[in-house]
Amino acid sequence: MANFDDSKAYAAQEEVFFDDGREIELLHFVYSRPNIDEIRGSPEKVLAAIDEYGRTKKYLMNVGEDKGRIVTDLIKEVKPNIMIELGGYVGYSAVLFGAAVRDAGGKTYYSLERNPEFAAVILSLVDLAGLSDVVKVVVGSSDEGIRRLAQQGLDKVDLMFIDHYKPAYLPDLKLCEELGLIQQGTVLAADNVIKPGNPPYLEYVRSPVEKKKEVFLASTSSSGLGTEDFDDRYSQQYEKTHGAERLDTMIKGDPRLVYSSELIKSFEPTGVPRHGELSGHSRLVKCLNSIVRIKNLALLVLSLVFLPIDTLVILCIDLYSRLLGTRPGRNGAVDKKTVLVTGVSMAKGLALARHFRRAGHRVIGADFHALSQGRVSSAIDKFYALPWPAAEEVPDDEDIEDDEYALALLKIVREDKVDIWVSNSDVSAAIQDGLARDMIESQTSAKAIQLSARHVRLLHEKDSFMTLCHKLGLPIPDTQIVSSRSDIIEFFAKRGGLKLTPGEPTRYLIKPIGVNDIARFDMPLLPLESEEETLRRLDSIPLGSGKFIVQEFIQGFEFCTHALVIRGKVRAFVSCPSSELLMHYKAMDPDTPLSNAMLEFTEKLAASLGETFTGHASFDFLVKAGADKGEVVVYPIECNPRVHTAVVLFNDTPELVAEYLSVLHDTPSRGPLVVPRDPHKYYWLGQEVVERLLYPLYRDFPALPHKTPEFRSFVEHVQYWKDGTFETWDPWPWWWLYHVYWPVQFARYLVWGRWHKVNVSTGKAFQAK
Ligand SMILES: C[S@@+](CC[C@H](N)C(=O)[O-])C[C@H]1O[C@@H](n2cnc3c(N)ncnc32)[C@H](O)[C@@H]1O
Repeated sequence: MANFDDSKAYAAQEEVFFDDGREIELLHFVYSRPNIDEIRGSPEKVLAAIDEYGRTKKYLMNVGEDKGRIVTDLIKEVKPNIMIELGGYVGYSAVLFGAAVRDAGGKTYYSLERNPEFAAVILSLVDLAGLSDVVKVVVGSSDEGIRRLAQQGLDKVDLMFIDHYKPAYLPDLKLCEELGLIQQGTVLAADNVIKPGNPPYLEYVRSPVEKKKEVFLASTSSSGLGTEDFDDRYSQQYEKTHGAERLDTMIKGDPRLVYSSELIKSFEPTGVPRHGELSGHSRLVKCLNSIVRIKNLALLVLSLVFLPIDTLVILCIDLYSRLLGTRPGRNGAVDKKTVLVTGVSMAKGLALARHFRRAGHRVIGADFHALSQGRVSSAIDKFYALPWPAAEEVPDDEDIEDDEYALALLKIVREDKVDIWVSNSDVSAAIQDGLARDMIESQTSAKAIQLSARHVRLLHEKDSFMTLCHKLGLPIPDTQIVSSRSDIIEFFAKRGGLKLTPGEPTRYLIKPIGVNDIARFDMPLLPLESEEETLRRLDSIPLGSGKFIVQEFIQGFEFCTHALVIRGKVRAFVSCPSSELLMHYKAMDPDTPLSNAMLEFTEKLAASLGETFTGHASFDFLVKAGADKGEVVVYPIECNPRVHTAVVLFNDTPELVAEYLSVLHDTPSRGPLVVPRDPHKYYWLGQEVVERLLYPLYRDFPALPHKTPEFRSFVEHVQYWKDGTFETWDPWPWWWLYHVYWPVQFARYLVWGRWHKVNVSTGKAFQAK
């Protein structure tokens, strides 16, 4: 550490050293400099003017020149595209580091500052320095600011400078971890962490993964935070006037991340390193996210280990079914049709393709996953890889004629003389599928089992769906569309206020309208214990541009349904209890009042949409706890206007095919409603082996398999349930799923991105939050 240049020392720190008017005084000081025109547009001169105030007038708690150099060197080395600082104060670091980020070719420097007056000072000085294009000031507490940025699409922070309220260092770092903002290569520079600066933070970033995991599993709160742990004059003065900052102690972080730390000693701008607390930075380079890689590698190895035995078993089953002739013949149907089934990379698409094949029809499979398991299915006569639908830019109704995805479908329908298209929309292609239906039906004689784009939009958007239910007199949770903070406050004011009422409190979810998976994970439940807490949480919601709904949170059980609707009439229906990520399917008895209530709802809604309403519709319902004792009231909470994986429950129900084909006839089908005949319970073996057998074994090591809590259900599923992909007369898709499709996905994830959960049945991996 070089010696400190005394001529540059700031004035000494007083008893009260900020928020006493000096910040605004600084602005006047800077703007009244005789050389203000030369200062304009020059970050160096703005910094020199701030330094001059700090030396000749009053102390300022800036990072200062000495410590600032350490971070600017880091910026030159890391070349961050996105840098964030927590705690901006008057903008000294924002100007110094913002200019360095710009000079290193970076894009944005976010300065998060909770005090709106200080934030205004930052904005003014950043503007003076000519850095407004690069430096963005985010007003509000750091955790709210971080959430807002993530919700607005920020997905990675390259460099983070942490310099705000010491007790918040660790929860904010953990929040960034949970939101997936800390990725391989992210560098953290935290001010004043050297003992006794910030022991919890320092301990966390230095802890090995195993220790962090132990704490993660054991703790119900973030850490034993208490301001007594922090010998920090800023926090002490802040707390004297405002009380301790409220911190979200439930944040647990991501214990899989490994950091390598370097401590650097330096000087405060006063030049006086206080005894026992040398100023400094901790330079934390995140190492390889090795656990994530190990997870992918382990799954790849698992697939390889089972490859020989699985291949042998599947070969034998294939041979056996060929010898016994259990495979359905190709010419079984009297009136043979050509059926196009899309979405055959998902278990639901495969299940439908198999239905038509069993009934002797010609089945064409298509999917935008070129490695779809449908490729190798004996149920499918021909497979097409489709172009990926433009998820970002859903075409307008009139532009569909130029949409590559829709045109590819039309070409298949024409060339293969398709009679009926059974669409298995993926959520990302639902509207395109709707538009393609209109195009195909108007340009060919084929019929589509797919809702029109108008109906998809109507049911998919939560607000229009709720409005429709309300119009039809169907019970819905207390719901209102809002678009501003004052709308929400007004909503609560009419319902007992902004704080939780003791006794029987009703709480409300704030949900974004439309698909927004990121926001979906973070839907706040309001009101909270106090008005202040409610308002704080409210301020963290990015209400900016979009519309939201406030919806009564119904404490109860969730159920999901799947329905086939032909010309406004429900022709096939199943309901089942919902489970997380829906990996287990158990049909409900269709004769129960609960199942009937959900069917009645679906029938009423489908009928209201008329003759053009043909396709699949699935709804999520909530049933109030205890409702089984009296009249059953089901509350719809969401509609998914597409096939639900619960369609696998119809496996032993061949009459389903006739209902699909009835769309080709002018007269409606008059048979009874189709419900699953003798339905099995379904699970996916690969998911089960990993989640209920191997992972618990690893987690509870050295406990034996039968000692893990998940073991009993694993055995029960394997013994009595049925695999959702496996079929003896069509065994190769199962093999392909575990030995081609998923290994390729895991190999990709080894290089790009992270996931925290996979859904084997739909072929999807969910990104780490
Ligand atoms: C030490 S100063 C920052 C100095 C600044 N980084 C610089 O070097 O110029 C700490 C700042 O953090 C702000 N702050 C404190 N708690 C905060 C929080 N939870 N979120 C955002 N800012 C916070 C304070 O208002 C104060 O302006």
